[in-house]
Amino acid sequence: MEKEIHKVRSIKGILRVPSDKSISHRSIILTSMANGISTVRNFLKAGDTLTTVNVYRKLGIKIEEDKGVIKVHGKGLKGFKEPEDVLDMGNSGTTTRLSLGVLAGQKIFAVLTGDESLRKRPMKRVAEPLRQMNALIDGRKGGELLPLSVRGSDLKGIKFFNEKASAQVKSALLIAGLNAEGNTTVEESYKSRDHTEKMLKAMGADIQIKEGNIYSVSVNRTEKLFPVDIEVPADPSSAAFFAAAAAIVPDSEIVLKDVLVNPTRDGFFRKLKEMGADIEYTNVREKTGEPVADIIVRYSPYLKSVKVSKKEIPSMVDEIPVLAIVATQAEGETVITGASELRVKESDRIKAVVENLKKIGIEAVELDDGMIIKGKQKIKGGYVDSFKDHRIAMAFSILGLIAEEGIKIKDADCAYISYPEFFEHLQNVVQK
Ligand SMILES: O=C(O)C1=C[C@@H](OP(=O)(O)O)[C@@H](O)[C@H](O)C1
Ligand SMILES: C=C(OP(=O)(O)O)C(=O)O
Repeated sequence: MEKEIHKVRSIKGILRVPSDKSISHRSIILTSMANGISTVRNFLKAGDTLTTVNVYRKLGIKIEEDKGVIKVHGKGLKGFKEPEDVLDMGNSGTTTRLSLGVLAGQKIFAVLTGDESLRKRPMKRVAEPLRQMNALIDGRKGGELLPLSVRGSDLKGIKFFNEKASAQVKSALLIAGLNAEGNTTVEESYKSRDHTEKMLKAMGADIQIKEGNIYSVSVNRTEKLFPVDIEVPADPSSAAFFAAAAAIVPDSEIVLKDVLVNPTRDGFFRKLKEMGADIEYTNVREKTGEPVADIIVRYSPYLKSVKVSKKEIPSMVDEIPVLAIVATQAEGETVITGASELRVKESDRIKAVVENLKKIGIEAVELDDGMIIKGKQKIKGGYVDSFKDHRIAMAFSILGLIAEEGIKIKDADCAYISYPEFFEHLQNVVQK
């Protein structure tokens, strides 16, 4: 489906964007390993997280909904049923990689596949360290690409340095570590999102965390996990699109309610502030162990360019496309480096952003590990491709709001992967 977004007068309103995707995935995957029933309030119902629900049902976990509350009937650390068919991971890297960690220590056999995009994404980053733990994983290109098979085995703990600062790799190893002999430790120079370790700790897992120059998280073999009650806050990665819109569309003001502001996730908002945006956290509070805030963003006529470097990427990894959109309106050149991970997301996001910008006449340069965006550009508009990547579709929709002739986006319906109500919400806050 194509979508055309036109120039608007302003953005105004109060919005609660959908719930956090990362926490929603974990609220099914981790609780399915508990002994007993966990509850999840405000679970994200979107393409990727519904994939997780389907997969865990096929693994024998009862997941039901009662008056808007999800109940997950956990069957213990090794309680999964052998699936009768291939497990379809759809478009979701998180479901795939975390599940490899789950399946490696079970007594069952499973085959995992996914859609055209997911079948191109690298899996050895998880398969390789899991093999060091004695996991039996095989697949295309020696275990790099889906379809992958996993035959559960007796695991042993390892120490692993998480070079790519990937939360999916860290999470897979910690989950496998629950069922592994001895200790499993993951270290990282740049701390990636920490929802897995936080949630596992709340469930009674034997987790130790050391903050410092090197962040380190360890888990010992765990006998059992307790069920938990989780309330999922709004997703900062989804809120980022509306924050960006309010910052670049004249005369705008938006209140984004209930947003997760965990420091491993809110790098985009900090960057926006550094660019000179009028942005404020109010009503900061805690919700099931995670910090949340209402974020107010107002139009900012004097945005300036910024540098984004490798150490800053993990806390804003999914927000780089929309940051590039904001950068087109800032004074000077924004330089983003250390972001080569963007090349292996749902699309090659470096290429997708730069190609689309150039296509509509905006100056941008593709770097091996990032991009340079020239600021203060007049946006005429035109036709761009989402490359069937939800973040690209939504980022270019935001640019459409200031485009003289509007922006038409190919395959924009992929927004449903993380934000099914995106275009409806956009409609509700624009002033024409
Ligand atoms: O753990 C998670 O929930 C995620 C981790 C990140 O991926 P990497 O682990 O590949 O950096 C992120 O891009 C993805 O959207 C969700
Ligand atoms: C990269 C993303 O997700 P995943 O890796 O789970 O497909 C994303 O949502 O931007």
